[in-house]
Amino acid sequence: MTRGLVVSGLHKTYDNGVSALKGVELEVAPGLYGLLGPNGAGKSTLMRTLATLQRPDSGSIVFDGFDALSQPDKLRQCLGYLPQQIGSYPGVPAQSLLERFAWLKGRTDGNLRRREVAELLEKVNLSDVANRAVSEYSGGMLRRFGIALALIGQPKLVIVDEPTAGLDPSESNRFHRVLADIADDAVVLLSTHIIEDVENLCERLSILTSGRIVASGSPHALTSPLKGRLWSRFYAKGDPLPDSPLRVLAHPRGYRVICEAPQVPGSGFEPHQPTLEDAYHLALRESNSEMPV
Ligand SMILES: Nc1ncnc2c1ncn2[C@@H]1O[C@H](COP(=O)(O)OP(=O)(O)OP(=O)(O)O)[C@@H](O)[C@H]1O
Repeated sequence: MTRGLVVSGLHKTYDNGVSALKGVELEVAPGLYGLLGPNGAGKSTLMRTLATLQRPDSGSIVFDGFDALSQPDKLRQCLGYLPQQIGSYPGVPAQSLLERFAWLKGRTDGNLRRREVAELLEKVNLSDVANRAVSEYSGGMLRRFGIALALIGQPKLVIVDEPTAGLDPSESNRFHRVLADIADDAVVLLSTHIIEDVENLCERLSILTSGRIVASGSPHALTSPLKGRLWSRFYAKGDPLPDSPLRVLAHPRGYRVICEAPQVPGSGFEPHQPTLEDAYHLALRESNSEMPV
């Protein structure tokens, strides 16, 4: 069993002056860990840095007790990485490509390698099209192929960036089951915009915005402080909306508005049961109001 991942004081400023990571702190035990954040928060920068594809300006990354920044090859040996974009390899069938990558990961025994590849293809539902060129795969098939690629060699650290983008609901369920399976004895870091996926799958999560972690904990720990503080009300199209609502949800005949307040904020409001999405929006709002101007 791995001892987990500890990230401290991670900073990264790109050549164009954008500070994508501003002192990220993260402690991740084995299991499924969610990373949520808006567009441009720094999630992919963090994922690429953890996957040793780029170096931070400062900070440390310790995985399973060893320093991953000074021993990137050691980390790569136990890493499975599913990036946002998967490259395509003209003309090469999925099975051959997976076998080549398995060989690169040290699977030199041909029988073991073929068995592992067959199991992975089965896991991601690509056995029937294993001999088709990856470059001819649909977007969803390519995504599933990427998942198989990331799982070669039974990685102990699995980093997945927007894993279910482009998957239909049943494939996305299948993928969630695969992730939950491997999370039994690996650290699985799941970066996504889909809050519901994190709420259903992850025991713990962090919220990243503007290069900083602004909240961490279990979905329950993040939502329970909001109990009794959230209120919702329906507004018809054209009705004036209240000041600074937490969220405004579209509705066929108008809007459902969710407000945060210690007491009922006005007539027509009813108590609203907090969800992780509410906690996410509140964490972003509070971090915005604390940002130096
Ligand atoms: N190679 C790069 N060169 C310069 N700036 C970059 C580079 N990559 C990312 N950035 C900038 O760094 C910030 C963080 O980007 P990043 O892609 O890490 O965010 P993200 O949370 O993954 O966003 P999204 O959810 O939209 O994918 C953004 O302002 C982005 O424009």
